[in-house]
Amino acid sequence: MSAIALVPAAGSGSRMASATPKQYLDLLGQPLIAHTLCALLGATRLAQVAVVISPADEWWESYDWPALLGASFARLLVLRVGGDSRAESVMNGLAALPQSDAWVLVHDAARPCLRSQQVDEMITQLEYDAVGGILAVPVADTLKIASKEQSIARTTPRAGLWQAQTPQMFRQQALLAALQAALPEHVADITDEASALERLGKSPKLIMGSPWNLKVTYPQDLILAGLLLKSGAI
Ligand SMILES: Nc1ccn([C@@H]2O[C@H](COP(=O)(O)OP(=O)(O)OP(=O)(O)O)[C@@H](O)[C@H]2O)c(=O)n1
Ligand SMILES: C[C@](O)(CO)[C@H](O)COP(=O)(O)O
Repeated sequence: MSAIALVPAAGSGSRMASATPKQYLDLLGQPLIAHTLCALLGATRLAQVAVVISPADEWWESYDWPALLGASFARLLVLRVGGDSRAESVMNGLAALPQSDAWVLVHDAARPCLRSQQVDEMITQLEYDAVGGILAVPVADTLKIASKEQSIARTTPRAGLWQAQTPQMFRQQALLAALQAALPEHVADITDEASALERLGKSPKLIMGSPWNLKVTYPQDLILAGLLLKSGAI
């Protein structure tokens, strides 16, 4: 069974409000993305990790990646094919890889607190599945629907609601075809890989993730990621 990771890392990090894209911001003395890549390269069941950066990326080449990643650097592939949206970056990355029916685990560069062991466990849980699946966590808070005035219109039941995380694991050709069918027309709706498969009537599995696998989106998330990684709890 062959599995590879694909890491979309071509975003600008607009919500982080930093001149440097968030994947290159300092996290415990290393660029944030180095933590993400180390976690993936530490997964024994992943044969290769492919990272998708923007064709205009000015940062990647400024780092000594063999020094940051050690011997596992040999399993890293860099694809300068990022697009205008996350979905487009993933689609371009899939198209740039040698075509096969391998499992592909798409993981956000912006989720640096992933555990390698969770990646291996996910592959074991899904490798014989007909569709694939994603890491996710059940919603823990009470959910409110807001009115235009930002007051509460109503409370919506949270039973059965999960927050999607990454990795999201699908067969390379099935995911590529699903993204090609959805883009560019439905780009706003395709905020993760599963949503492209769902449009075709598929029902990906929900695999229990961890609240520690947070996405660095706002400045406070970077602080939290640093505290989590430093704590040794991950
Ligand atoms: N055109 C894009 C947009 C996003 N991403 C990647 O998708 C992941 C998740 O996206 P998000 O957190 O939304 O990142 P940004 O788009 O960079 O952030 P923002 O939406 O705040 O601008 C990130 O690793 C990001 O680099 C990408 O590869 N190509
Ligand atoms: C794919 C994702 O990480 C699932 O939670 C997330 O949707 C990506 O971030 P974005 O802000 O929606 O681009």
